[in-house]
Amino acid sequence: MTTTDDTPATDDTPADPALSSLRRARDRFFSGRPPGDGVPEDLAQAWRRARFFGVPRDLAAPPRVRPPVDSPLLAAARPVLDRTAPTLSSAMGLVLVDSRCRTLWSGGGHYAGTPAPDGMAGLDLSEKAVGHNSAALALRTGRRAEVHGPEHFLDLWQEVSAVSVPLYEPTAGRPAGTVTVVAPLGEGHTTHPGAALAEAIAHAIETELLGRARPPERVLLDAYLRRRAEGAAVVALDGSSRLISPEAARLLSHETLARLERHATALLRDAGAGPATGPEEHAPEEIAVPDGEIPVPDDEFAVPDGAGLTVRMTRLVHRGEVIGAVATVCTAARRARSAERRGDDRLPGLVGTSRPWRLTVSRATELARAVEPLLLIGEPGVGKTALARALLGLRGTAAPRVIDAAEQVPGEVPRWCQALAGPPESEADGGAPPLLLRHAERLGQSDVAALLSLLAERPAVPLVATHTPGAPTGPCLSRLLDILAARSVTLPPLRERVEDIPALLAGLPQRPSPGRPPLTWSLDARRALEQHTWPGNVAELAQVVREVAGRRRATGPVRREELPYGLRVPPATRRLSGIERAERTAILEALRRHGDNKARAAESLGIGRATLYRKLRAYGMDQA
Ligand SMILES: Nc1ncnc2c1ncn2[C@@H]1O[C@H](COP(=O)(O)OP(=O)(O)OP(=O)(O)O)[C@@H](O)[C@H]1O
Repeated sequence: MTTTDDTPATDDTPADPALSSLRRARDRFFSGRPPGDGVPEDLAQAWRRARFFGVPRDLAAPPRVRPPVDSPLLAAARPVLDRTAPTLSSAMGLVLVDSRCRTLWSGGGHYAGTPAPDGMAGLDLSEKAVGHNSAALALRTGRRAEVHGPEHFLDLWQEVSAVSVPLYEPTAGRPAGTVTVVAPLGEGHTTHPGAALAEAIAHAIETELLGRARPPERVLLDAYLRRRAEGAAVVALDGSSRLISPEAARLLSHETLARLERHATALLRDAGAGPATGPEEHAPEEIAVPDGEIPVPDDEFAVPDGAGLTVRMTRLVHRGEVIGAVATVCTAARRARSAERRGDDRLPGLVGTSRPWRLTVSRATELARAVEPLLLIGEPGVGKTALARALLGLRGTAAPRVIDAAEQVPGEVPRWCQALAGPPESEADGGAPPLLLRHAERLGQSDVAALLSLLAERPAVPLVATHTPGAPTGPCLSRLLDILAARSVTLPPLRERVEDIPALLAGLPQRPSPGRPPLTWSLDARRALEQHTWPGNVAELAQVVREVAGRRRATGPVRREELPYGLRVPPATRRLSGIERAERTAILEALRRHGDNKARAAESLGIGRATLYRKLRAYGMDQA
């Protein structure tokens, strides 16, 4: 009879009068009459529930549902079930269901009358779908349950007996599913012949689940130990406690540790802001975050505790939740060593894996090995300064002196040249930091002269200069650029490496409004960004990211319509003349400058609003 493990089992067999009378009671129930006094009330109620749910007694097979993907229960149970199933007699079957009574696995003999065992995954064994059965009963009561032949609601299972044992999640203590042993309806048993087996299997599965379940603290500790085993100076933080390796404690100041703590707290808080909601909540390009260590956008930053010292943060994700962060301290020497070992062409703080970008970085890294001048050439905002800083960081020398020739501060360049003048072994040499000279095209005559005479005297000076071609150059500057040209690298414009845009979107600082999660981008918006020609290159992209993040109130991935006007208009559909191209660009620029306000854009262009609308239509920009 239907039993749970605190109900004493009776001595019923199929031949038992009690079983025969149960069959008669069931027939009476299905003919619309009361089942009679001999039927336990909870069984009669279960039959009534099934009828209320509309379960057809002659169901040929349980209905199919979508089985869960990547079920942790199945992952833990499979080795146990695979080991046990071959030892069963051919008449016995094993079934595993999850907490919603969906079959995850079946094996051994099969559940009489149901599809073959390999077709059992994804069947609905809930009461609502198939009526009274042992798996549903064990899940409902939380105890071992048996259901025999005529107690089942379905005709399909009149000749089988099943015993189900609930499985509990070891940490949360919630029912995770059941394991069921099915056997032909036998004779003369007091408990199901598979009860001991079901208990043993359940115990083995729960042991396996326990072995796999790691509390978040354990996950944090494991990540910390793993990094230490790799020889890294590491700090693992979960927002309330931190694990600091002795090397990290030696390298980092209290202020930096406090900064890391704040960074980790912010990561946990941003993650706690919850998943995106709204119409694009399940946008197809959104991918669930897998468990493990996930790089944080903008994940590597310099710390002031030593020259070339940086910290790289990764988020620690466990069961889909961010539970902490791991900060790895990198000295310049260690970074250079490991980059060399891996043949790596990435530099800290710089994003990009496209071929043009990697070629640029690897050539620049190669040239930067020697302490000699280096010239980085490229359009505005391509990342010349960022690359220069990263290269100088690799050398692990003192922080560079940064001079921007565009700012025209008189005397600075000659002063630095003077500090370096003289033979390399001079006293002064030890004290002069390397020079990062931005915008060489804007150097004044006297600065160029000072540099030329320094280079004539000492060709190997620690100078990294950036140059944006375009402006006319006088003979002196041309000479300087010619000398530096032998050791120069040209950075590719962003439009020639659009495949780096997704990584840049994730890596560029966003500064979202307080409490807002970091931005994600819809496919449509990304396409629009990839179609743009980016005259301002990465700096322009960074500006767009900041603008969108700053004014955004919606949730979910950023949509194309949220991009600034100039970016959401599709490229021109017809060939434009030179004048038309210039006019179109001017209009887009004006709209951009005035936050898409057409009245103000028209005013700044010196045209009326109606004219602006007409031109927008003419250039096919009115639909954006
Ligand atoms: N590969 C990159 N990865 C991450 N950020 C980048 C990258 N390239 C550039 N950036 C960012 O883009 C912005 C502009 O870069 P940077 O100032 O280095 O450009 P630039 O070529 O020196 O510009 P300009 O010639 O106008 O001075 C900076 O905020 C920089 O951090």
